Amino acid sequence: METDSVRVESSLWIGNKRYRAFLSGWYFSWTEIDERNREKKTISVPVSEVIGVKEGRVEIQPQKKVEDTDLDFTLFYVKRNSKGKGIRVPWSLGRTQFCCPSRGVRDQWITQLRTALKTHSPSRPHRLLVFINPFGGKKRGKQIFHSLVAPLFELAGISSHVVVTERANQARDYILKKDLTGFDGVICVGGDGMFSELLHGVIGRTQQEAGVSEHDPTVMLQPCDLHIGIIPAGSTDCVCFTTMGINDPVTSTLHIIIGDSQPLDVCSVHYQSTLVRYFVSMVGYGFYGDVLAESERHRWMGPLRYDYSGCMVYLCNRSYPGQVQYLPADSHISSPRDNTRCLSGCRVCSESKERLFPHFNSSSSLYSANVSQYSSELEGEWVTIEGRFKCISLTCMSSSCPRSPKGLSPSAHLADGTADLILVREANPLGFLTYLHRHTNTQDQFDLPFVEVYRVKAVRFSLPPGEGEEEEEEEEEEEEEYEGADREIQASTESVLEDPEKLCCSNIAGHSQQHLAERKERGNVAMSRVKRPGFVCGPCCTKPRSVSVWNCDGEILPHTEISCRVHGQLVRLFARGIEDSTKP
Ligand SMILES: CCCCCCCCCCCCC/C=C/[C@@H](O)[C@H](COP(=O)(O)O)NC(=O)CCCCCCCCCCCCCCC
Ligand SMILES: Nc1ncnc2c1ncn2[C@@H]1O[C@H](COP(=O)(O)OP(=O)(O)O)[C@@H](O)[C@H]1O
Ligand SMILES: [Ca+2]
Repeated sequence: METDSVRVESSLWIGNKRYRAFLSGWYFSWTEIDERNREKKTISVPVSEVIGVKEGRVEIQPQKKVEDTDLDFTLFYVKRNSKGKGIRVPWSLGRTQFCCPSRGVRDQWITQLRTALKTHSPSRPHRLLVFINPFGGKKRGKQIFHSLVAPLFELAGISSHVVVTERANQARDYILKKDLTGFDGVICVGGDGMFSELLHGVIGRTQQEAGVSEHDPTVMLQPCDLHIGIIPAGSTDCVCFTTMGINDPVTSTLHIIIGDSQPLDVCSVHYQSTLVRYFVSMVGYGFYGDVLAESERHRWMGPLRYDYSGCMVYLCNRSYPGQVQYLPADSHISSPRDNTRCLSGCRVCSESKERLFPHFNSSSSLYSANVSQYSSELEGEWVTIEGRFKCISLTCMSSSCPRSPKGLSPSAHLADGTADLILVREANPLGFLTYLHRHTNTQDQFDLPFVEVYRVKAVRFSLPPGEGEEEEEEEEEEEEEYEGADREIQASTESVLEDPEKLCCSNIAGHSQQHLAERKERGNVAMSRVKRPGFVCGPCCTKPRSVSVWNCDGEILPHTEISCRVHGQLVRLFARGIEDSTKP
């Protein structure tokens, strides 16, 4: 065996074939040598994609040594499968057993490979905090973790602390309150709702520690160091699909193990001076809000509830009046109709870092938030648009999912500090169906006369005069003054809180039981809205309705007149964006 500081080389055997193996720089490769000493095919594995090196002949599952000779070692690495559905192929675990000429050579190979791993892959996680939602999607979260994920973590030497959730928001509260020393990342096994819990936990905790007020709509939030990983086990799994290009638990696990890092834009939603929520994929009013509200009543259908509710809401053919204001992003950098796709190593995203963090000090790796406490990203001229809309959506990323492989806005970027605002004006049912259908094929969904799209940094929404929320709140106060006057409303509210299924006469029809309970606790279920004239039953109803609800990454927001702002590259995922496997 020859070794110097950059190169290790020796003969090795795989089965009865002889190979020349090299470890040089960032790669480990082996080339078959035939009987006449001619070189044949070479296989090359980047050290950054090595999952582990074990002594002996080791099987993957169950992980055990099948034979322990003094001459063997087994290499585990990322293998790209030859076939995938889209441009992204799934990853699986590759395994090759090598036989060395002597025990000394074997030990040297193991040591050199492990040293190379430490030097060339310094950002790998060692200890992870894992949250499993046992009820997400098809309720297979626990099984997915224990059969597919845990064995790979063990192989890679990653230890994990697992929390199987017993209630909604448990994962978020855990991250906000518990001691997280020693954890290199947090992982969710679930859907977009579960990801959202981790997102709120991680952002909230980082701001608490930095002394930044999340309620201030103009403040520059502190970027989060703790990485988030997603093992898809939900219904839509849009965040996973958009950041990976595929929903596959093994692919996600391998990206976590090798410590991939993908920055991600996050949008904050404020109502006046209160933070309502954060989102990464979508906040949608009108169609998407109504679909979610309707779908909550059919949770028992599982992931199919969205298709069923989609059809029901489509048949209602509603549109809603409102005023949308937005702050345009710099149109010289990119546009939602420039036909580009944000892929792994995206130039637009990497060039955005300097603009987003002008005070980033790379030597101390600190973002000096106090240098610019208020974001300069909020400078510029606001644009106002009024009208009736079938739907209004804002998305920080393309928001693709298996249902719509190119997503809500196919050219949106994961980490450029902007979001795309899509306005679909009142249209005939066939026109709207064409718009929806174009999400599923290659036709341009923005090339329709009633659809507009803008790349933005911030958005505000308000209802037409007379429909405003402030007025609604005034009504509410008046009602309180006449306490007891309307016992009927009181009784109906209480019965609804007891049984949210009865809530079909309100614009909070979709609130989950948990959400309602929380709001009951805070005492802020808007009574005036529970039996407000103009709100009608379910989607089957034909009476007009003038106010919809906001669907915020799968949660119904308790407010209508919201303002949203993009925080560029606020969090980091264990991902690398969509790897284009059609290119070498
Ligand atoms: C005619 C075919 C129409 C296909 C339209 C596809 C539009 C897809 C846009 C997808 C945006 C996804 C944004 C992500 C949202 C998720 O965060 C969130 C939560 O997910 P979780 O339960 O996994 O936690 N999911 C959602 O809010 C679901 C929204 C889904 C909307 C799907 C609508 C399907 C519509 C079917 C309409 C059919 C009309 C047919 C008329 C005869
Ligand atoms: N143990 C639990 N019981 C009830 N709800 C939970 C539990 N754990 C998580 N949740 C909540 O369930 C919601 C949906 O979960 P998610 O994993 O996103 O699945 P899905 O994609 O099917 O909606 C999330 O908003 C999350 O807060
Ligand atoms: Ca973006």
